[in-house]
Amino acid sequence: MTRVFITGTAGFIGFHLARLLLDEGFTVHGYDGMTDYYDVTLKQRRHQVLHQKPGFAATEALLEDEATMNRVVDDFAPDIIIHLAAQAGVRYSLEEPRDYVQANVVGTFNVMEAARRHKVQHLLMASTSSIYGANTRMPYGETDKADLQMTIYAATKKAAEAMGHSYAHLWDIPTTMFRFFTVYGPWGRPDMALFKFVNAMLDGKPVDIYNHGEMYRDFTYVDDLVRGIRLLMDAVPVRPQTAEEIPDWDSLSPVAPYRIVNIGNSDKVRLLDFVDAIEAELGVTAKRNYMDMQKGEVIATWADARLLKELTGYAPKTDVREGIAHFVDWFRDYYQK
Ligand SMILES: Cc1cn([C@H]2C[C@H](O)[C@@H](COP(=O)(O)OP(=O)(O)O[C@H]3O[C@H](C)C(=O)[C@H](O)[C@H]3O)O2)c(=O)[nH]c1=O
Repeated sequence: MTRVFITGTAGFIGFHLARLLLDEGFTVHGYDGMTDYYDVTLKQRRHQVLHQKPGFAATEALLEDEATMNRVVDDFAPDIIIHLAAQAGVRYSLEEPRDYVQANVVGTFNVMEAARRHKVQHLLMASTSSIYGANTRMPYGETDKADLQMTIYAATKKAAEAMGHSYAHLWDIPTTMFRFFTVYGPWGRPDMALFKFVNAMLDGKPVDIYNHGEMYRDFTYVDDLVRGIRLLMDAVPVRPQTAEEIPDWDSLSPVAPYRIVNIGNSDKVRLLDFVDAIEAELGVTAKRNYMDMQKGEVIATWADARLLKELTGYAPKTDVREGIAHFVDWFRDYYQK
């Protein structure tokens, strides 16, 4: 059975992806630094769930720990590497920018080196819709020029895309980069809006609403997202013979087996409507603390999801109300609220 090395398996998306692959019979080795950016107990609980499934083993180490990374990858000898671990989060990158450079640039480089040494069949790595930064043309397409990052978080992810392209070109490593759009769902991250809002509302505390709610996000349900990743594992990029053979909707590089793929719901939701939907689901009226626009935030994200559809036949589809309901079920059960 195919052997998949996944970084970030104690994280939100890595956990869901590993669970899906283990249920399909893949052998998975997880790798996670268990950093204390948010509640480490939540990360440990995710790993506990994965350890109950046959075919899972994990190493706890940082991406920056090159020796451990190489030893683990040497021992496991993966067919596929999926790199999801990162220092994530838009706002924290204003407080601790160095963490982003270390994890997302140095750490990603270590993963790429491991992929090169092992000649993996496919390297898949996470990027973010945040790299579209100050772009105004919507929906965001993978072939759009995207040079206007507004945070060091987005900038380190853009750097990872560029590094990935160079290694795909130099060493013929088939590489797919995902640009994720505001992923949410059960087992979600405590620093993100849905978790913070639900938690505060159930405790009767105020919720901070940036830019007075006039923001838009292409909220993407986590099950849809990992389904997209699963299908892209089989869509291995092939270096084209000529640039002319690349269709205009494809982001395939003319000089490398490399492409970038948006994974988003392709549905722009207004932040105020998102809060309304949470209130409706909880049966609680939020204490709304309307705030001005925050530094580094982008007003809107919206994915052009055509490329994912062309490559896999799949399009994320979960309505935000349905996804919120699943999150609230999990949250109430997990925290006994
Ligand atoms: C935490 C918080 C957020 N917001 C607003 C800001 C956004 O318009 C919206 C969603 O915020 P959230 O933090 O859930 O997601 P993004 O800021 O889009 O960033 C997320 O999606 C991208 C793709 C990643 O790459 C990031 O890693 C990930 O954190 O709610 C508030 O109004 N108040 C709050 O307290």
